[in-house]
Amino acid sequence: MDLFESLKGKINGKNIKIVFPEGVEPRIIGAAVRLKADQILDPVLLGPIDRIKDVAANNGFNVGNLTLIDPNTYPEADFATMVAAFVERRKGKATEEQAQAILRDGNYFGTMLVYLGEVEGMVSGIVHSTGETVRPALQIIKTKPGVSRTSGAFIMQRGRDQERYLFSDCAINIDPSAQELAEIAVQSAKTAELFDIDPKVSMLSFSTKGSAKSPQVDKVAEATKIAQELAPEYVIDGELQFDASYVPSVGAQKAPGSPVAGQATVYVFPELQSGNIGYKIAQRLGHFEAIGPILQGLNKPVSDLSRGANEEDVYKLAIITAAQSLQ
Ligand SMILES: CC(C)(COP(=O)(O)OP(=O)(O)OC[C@H]1O[C@@H](n2cnc3c(N)ncnc32)[C@H](O)[C@@H]1OP(=O)(O)O)[C@@H](O)C(=O)NCCC(=O)NCCS
Ligand SMILES: CC(=O)OP(=O)(O)O
Repeated sequence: MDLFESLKGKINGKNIKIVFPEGVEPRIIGAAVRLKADQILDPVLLGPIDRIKDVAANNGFNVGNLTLIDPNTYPEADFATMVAAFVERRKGKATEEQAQAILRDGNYFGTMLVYLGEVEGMVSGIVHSTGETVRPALQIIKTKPGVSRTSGAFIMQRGRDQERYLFSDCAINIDPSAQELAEIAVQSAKTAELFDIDPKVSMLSFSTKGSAKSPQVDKVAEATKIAQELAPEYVIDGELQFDASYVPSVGAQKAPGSPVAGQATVYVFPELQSGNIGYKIAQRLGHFEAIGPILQGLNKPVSDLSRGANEEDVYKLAIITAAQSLQ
């Protein structure tokens, strides 16, 4: 079954609320209206309410049945509760006065709605940078026990037969250590399972099984060992080049006997330059649909759109985020 049909089946009827801090952006409004009309979830749009309504009307959308919240006119008592919870969570890193100002920002406000359980997840980043979008989640939602770093994965899918892979980290960790890379690999295998991908994890490099020598290659080889120890239940191998991971004949030649070579479904990039460039090449030249980044390992789901996203990308990432909230 199509991934999104299967995910819709899981989230339908559960009244899952997803907050969109960029409520005045037409691509967000269009997706939110569709998500509500299709009875998939309950979108909450943030922003000046008159502006949201004006933008919606100018783009032919009716937001009459959506929840609209302006952080600047949020009821005083509710805002005071939010400020107190933020100060408590930041434990000495923000004063009450700082919190009063910070929480008028849509990404902080939306993240606090998630933290306080008012909504199940957040989707933002269509006009904000990744830092602006995810920093509140890193500070407030934080990672699950046993996970030290969150990372950003993309579901990459293409064609009628839904060729589907997971790519990571394409969004967050600029130069992860071997230990961090190993954790990213394990988190990626878990994310893959959630989205019906049987994880065969390739730890990518410009070298296959020692064909090149360098500290960068050593890092990936070490990360592979750590990941295999951390999660022996998953099939993880490396270091492997992309062709050895993807093309069966090349995999058999370069890495004979590897349980991943030539059949990888989860591609773990060694650092963010290659991860972010790699997913965009597959998307723009390879015509893969890139759904994400899906933040892995957070206590509650927050997703960061690419600024190049269209309405359909927003619609799909909201469904993914809602599905993550059921984990
Ligand atoms: C994600 C990013 C913004 C975080 O940077 P930052 O906010 O400067 O990070 P800091 O080191 O100041 O840490 C801020 C907080 O987040 C936490 N944090 C930082 N990175 C984290 C990670 N990967 N996972 C979990 N927590 C993290 C820190 O522990 C800190 O928490 P604290 O304030 O409670 O102590 C930064 O790593 C980055 O810019 N990454 C690249 C993003 C990007 O441009 N991607 C390409 C487009 S998608
Ligand atoms: C994921 C990503 O690359 O985001 P952006 O295109 O907004 O930088």
